[in-house]
Amino acid sequence: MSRPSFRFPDGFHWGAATSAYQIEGSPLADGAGPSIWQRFAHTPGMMANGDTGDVACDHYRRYREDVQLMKALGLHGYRFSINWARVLPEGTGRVNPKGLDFYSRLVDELLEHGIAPNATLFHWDLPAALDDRGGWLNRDIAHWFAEYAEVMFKALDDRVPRWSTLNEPWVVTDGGYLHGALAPGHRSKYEAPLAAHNLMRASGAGIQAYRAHGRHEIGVVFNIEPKYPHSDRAEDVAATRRAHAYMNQQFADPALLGSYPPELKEIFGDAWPDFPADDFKLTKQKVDFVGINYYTRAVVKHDPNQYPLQATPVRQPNRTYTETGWEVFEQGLTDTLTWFKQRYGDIPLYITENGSAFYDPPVVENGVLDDPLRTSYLRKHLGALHKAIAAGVNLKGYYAWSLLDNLEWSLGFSKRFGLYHVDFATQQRTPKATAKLYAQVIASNGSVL
Ligand SMILES: N#[N+]C[C@@H]1[C@@H](O)[C@H](O)[C@@H](O)[C@@H]2O[C@H]12
Repeated sequence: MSRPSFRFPDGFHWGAATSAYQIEGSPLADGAGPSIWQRFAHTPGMMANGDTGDVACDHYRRYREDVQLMKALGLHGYRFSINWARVLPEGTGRVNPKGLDFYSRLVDELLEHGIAPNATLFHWDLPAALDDRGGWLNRDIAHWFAEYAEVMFKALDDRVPRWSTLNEPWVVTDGGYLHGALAPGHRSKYEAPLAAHNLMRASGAGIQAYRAHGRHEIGVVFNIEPKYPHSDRAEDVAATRRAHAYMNQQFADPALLGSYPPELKEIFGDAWPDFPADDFKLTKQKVDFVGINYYTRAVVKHDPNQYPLQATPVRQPNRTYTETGWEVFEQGLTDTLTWFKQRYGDIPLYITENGSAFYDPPVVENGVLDDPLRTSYLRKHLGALHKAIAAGVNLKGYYAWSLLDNLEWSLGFSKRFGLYHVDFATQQRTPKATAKLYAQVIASNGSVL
């Protein structure tokens, strides 16, 4: 029987992704202001092993070397984020020319090697100076963000064809404002909805700024984790519905539909405000694409003790789990894409992150580090993409997470997602077997799978 052809549509865009605080290092160099992650990482007890982004992958200084790694993969595009506080040390007002210059040099290096820059304006590292003024809890942040976005568009839109306003706003509010595991480390069911709403107001204001100054594409990036009921019991089905609304609709709905799902009032109760109707004229803006970050699924059961969802994930027997505790479930990627099209329409989509953290025994042969579990994850998920495209999903591209092993936020350096292994003591980069496979996938547009 002939092997199925996994050839992707002509022009399919293949990339890799990173984020500023996770790879750059030099967080305060050349006039940069501190971000909330600079502060959080230097707060005792917040980071595994006391790891920080002070050096990370030293990308701020090694970016030319890293662009060579991208070229070796044959990447069509590179998704990176901009450290807002490098460019605007106080978050608003004064522009730091050396900070802006770093990103201009990075973009030029990418273009020189035929790699399309894909810039994310906010990937969690809010300027500390803005956090001091209330950060995402202050409604003025929509204007602060639009001011920053306009600075970046005027500086780089002549060379950056694709922009995203936000990366994974759900993680910012769930981790940073509800549970406190991420910067800025708050724990309040009253703050989380306010931060969530202001994130989407800011995203809308950034898109409006782009329509005034930009000439290419802008979108927003959501993490989507499909939820499946643990049983057909009504309480488990209801818990799954709540979990789905909380993670997968809370941000896409105000951005694309101009409303919130009713489950959020059910979840947060008196902590869910009645937001002004006019706000949704700002949150809902035409986007040129949506980025979806997919890693895993969740099987959900009712749990009256779990706050505030009254829902909890159930570990599945006889399944492979990654080092971050995520089940390998490629069907969830297909289901996510078909659901997204069904709910929000035929918006062009990119998988802006997909990847896995596994422990790789340090076995290097012919200069390549073997990582069979990560390679298997990639093969399975690219196959799932192919199923979604065959089902009519308007999928334009895929960015592997991540180009490099990097700082996995408060989990530190121990969770390694990179196509390239990084020895953080020496900064040596070593391709993994998955990098070699990915390069073949790109060269053959998927046919090699
Ligand atoms: N954990 N994990 C891996 C990855 C994280 O490193 C990215 O910064 C986020 O955008 C998203 O959570 C996914």
